[in-house]
Amino acid sequence: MSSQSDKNDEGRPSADAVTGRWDGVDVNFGEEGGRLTYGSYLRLPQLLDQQRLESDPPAHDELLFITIHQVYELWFKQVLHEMTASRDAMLSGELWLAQHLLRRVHTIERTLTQQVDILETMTPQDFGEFRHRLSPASGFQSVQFREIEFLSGAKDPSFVKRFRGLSDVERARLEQRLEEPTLWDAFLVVLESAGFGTATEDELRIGLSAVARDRGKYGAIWELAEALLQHDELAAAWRARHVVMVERMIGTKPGTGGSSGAGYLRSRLDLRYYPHLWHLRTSL
Ligand code: HEM
Ligand SMILES: N[C@@H](CC(=O)c1ccccc1NC=O)C(=O)O
Repeated sequence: MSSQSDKNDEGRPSADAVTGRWDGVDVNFGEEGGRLTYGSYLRLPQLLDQQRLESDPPAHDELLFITIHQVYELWFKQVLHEMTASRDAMLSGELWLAQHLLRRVHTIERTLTQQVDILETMTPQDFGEFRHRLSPASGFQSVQFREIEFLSGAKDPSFVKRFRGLSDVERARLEQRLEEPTLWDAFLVVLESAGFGTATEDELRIGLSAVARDRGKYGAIWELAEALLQHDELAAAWRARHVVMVERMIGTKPGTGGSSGAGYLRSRLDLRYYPHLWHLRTSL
């Protein structure tokens, strides 16, 4: 329906180009519809021009490696969007919205873990064709991954210090995340609003047990606690899946980011965002 000559200066079809017949049906999306196209809305020319290989001659599997990581970062952006809104919903007492957004986060997190299957169709030999070109870059330098950890509740300023090659904007984003309330901080505000103390470990344990015992009364808070625990469990599942993939790909070789590799990643497996919610299980 549209040819090169239908396009205006910005490469979008002119209004006439979207007026026509499709499968026997007249289609005319009108003037406004004519200005926006699928490709221009989604910025596909820009998006699909961002996969630049380091290997030369090109290693066949490097496109897969780049694509997987870019998809991760797009989902990380969405996860941060949802987690920030969930945190803010907790702070303003909108408990239904807070758990609703966290459930979306869970679904994305499951997808992120499943994506490892795709990367594991790459053999260690084929990874070896371009791996040496990647050093010293590493997933360790993913700013959004670290933002998710900080926003979840695992703030560790030493990561900001150890980061190499951070831009000013990226450093500012991480520092902002270190300052702002986490999901856990917001959950404590929810408990306080329901009349529970959170200043000491004992007060917190009493509050969490009361919520767990009386789900009829505290159903919304219980559901929120479960949604946080689910987020924690799914993050742990990703770490576990990642380290096994790493062992499959590079065995016990050191990482391109300068760490011991799988050994370092195994040391992160016990990380939990919400230890209080896990400890509670023992007394239920
Ligand atoms: C062939 C596949 C992969 C291998 C061999 C691999 C290997 C490694 C290694 C060895 C580290 C430790 C840091 C270092 O010294 O480099 C690491 C960290 C990391 N990787 Fe990967 N990785 C792979 C795929 C991925 C993918 C698809 C992602 C998704 C974004 C990812 C995200 C991360 C993150 C976030 C860290 C930091 C973890 C932390 O500090 O707890 N990696 N990776
Ligand atoms: N750290 C990996 C290389 C790697 O996987 C990687 C390299 C550059 C950008 C992202 C990566 N993904 C996860 O660490 C390695 O040591 O093989």
